[in-house]
Amino acid sequence: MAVRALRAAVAGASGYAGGEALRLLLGHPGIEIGALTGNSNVGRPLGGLQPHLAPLADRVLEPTTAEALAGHDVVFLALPHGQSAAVAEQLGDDVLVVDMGADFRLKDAGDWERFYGSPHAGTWPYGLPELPGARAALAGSKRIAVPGCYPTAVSLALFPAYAAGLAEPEAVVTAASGTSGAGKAAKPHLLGSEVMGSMTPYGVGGGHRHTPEMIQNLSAAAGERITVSFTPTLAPMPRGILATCSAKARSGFTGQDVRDAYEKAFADEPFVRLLPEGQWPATASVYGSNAAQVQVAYDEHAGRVIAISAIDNLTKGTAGGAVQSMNIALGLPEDAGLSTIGVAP
Ligand SMILES: NC(=O)C1=CN([C@@H]2O[C@H](COP(=O)(O)OP(=O)(O)OC[C@H]3O[C@@H](n4cnc5c(N)ncnc54)[C@H](OP(=O)(O)O)[C@@H]3O)[C@@H](O)[C@H]2O)C=CC1
Ligand SMILES: CC(=O)N[C@@H](CCC(=O)OP(=O)(O)O)C(=O)O
Repeated sequence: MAVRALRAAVAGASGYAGGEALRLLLGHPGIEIGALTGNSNVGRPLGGLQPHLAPLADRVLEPTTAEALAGHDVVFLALPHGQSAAVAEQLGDDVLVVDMGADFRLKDAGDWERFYGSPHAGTWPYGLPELPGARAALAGSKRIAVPGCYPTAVSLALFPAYAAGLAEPEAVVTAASGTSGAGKAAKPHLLGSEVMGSMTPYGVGGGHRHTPEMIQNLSAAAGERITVSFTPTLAPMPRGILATCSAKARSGFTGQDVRDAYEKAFADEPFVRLLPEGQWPATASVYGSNAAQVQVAYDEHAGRVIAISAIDNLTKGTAGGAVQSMNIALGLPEDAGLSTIGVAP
């Protein structure tokens, strides 16, 4: 008996995250693409906005309304922060809503209000399946909050150390991101002439809105409050995040204990590869794939655990994580429509 494909709509189809979701969904064996919605580009064909999505070139963007999004099994929201809640509340409880924005990621309303400056909409099951307990929360869920791209990279790098009790509760993170992380809307600091051939930090001093999300994830893994000093950096590349994370090692552990904890954490993970000792994560190796590369080292001199991860911010960091979590929620094979194969050189 033929199995009916599930119908998925994408709101924010003209943006980077929506475009990446569509790229992956076009290759998904169980999904058929339904409505595509936008805002300023309503009425325009997708071919002029996402020219790499050839099979959808003639599809025209509709307004982001409950009517356009009705009648789908799955709705992906790839909208600016603060826009998802109003749309989601008009969708039935029987529809799987996968929010790639930030609206439902944080548990603490105070954190949300401090970092996003608006009332907290609520908390949905969190779409980072590799975290302890996450798959159980996602299975059968009708609402998914897809993590931010930096929290994905940082949580994958550090949660094994915290879950195993190897590290002191103060982490230091620097992470470089490709420019697509900032979205498609033109921004003066993201013009080619500003970005090419240069790297610069931003959100320095604890101000980046992804900081509370990292703290939430690492504290849950550790069972105690973890502080994170996070410094993001803009890198002259379109995609990719390289996160370099460290924390003071707790006494009594050896380098082998650290290695063992990471091998155990990722032994059965389809999308996270702990690299062999001596190899280092590279953004180019995960370009366009849902893979995360992780490496860990024990700096004996400084007494610190150093954990490094590389992801593609648009794939594992957004749309790939969204599809992976959707698969779990729907009981589909977790890797349906997803690849761990990068593009090189
Ligand atoms: N880029 C990334 O690496 C990541 C992005 N995300 C999240 O995904 C979401 C989308 O980001 P991204 O794709 O980068 O952003 P873009 O700026 O590239 O795209 C924004 C999309 O939202 C639509 N839109 C804008 N305003 C409204 C509105 N008021 N109502 C309905 N639709 C609207 C735009 O439509 P139109 O073009 O027609 O105006 C466009 O399709 C954000 O919440 C972001 O945080 C999450 C993780 C990583
Ligand atoms: C390079 C760059 O600007 N990156 C974005 C993060 C994008 C992302 O993952 O975040 P949200 O889903 O939370 O928007 C930033 O630092 O704001």
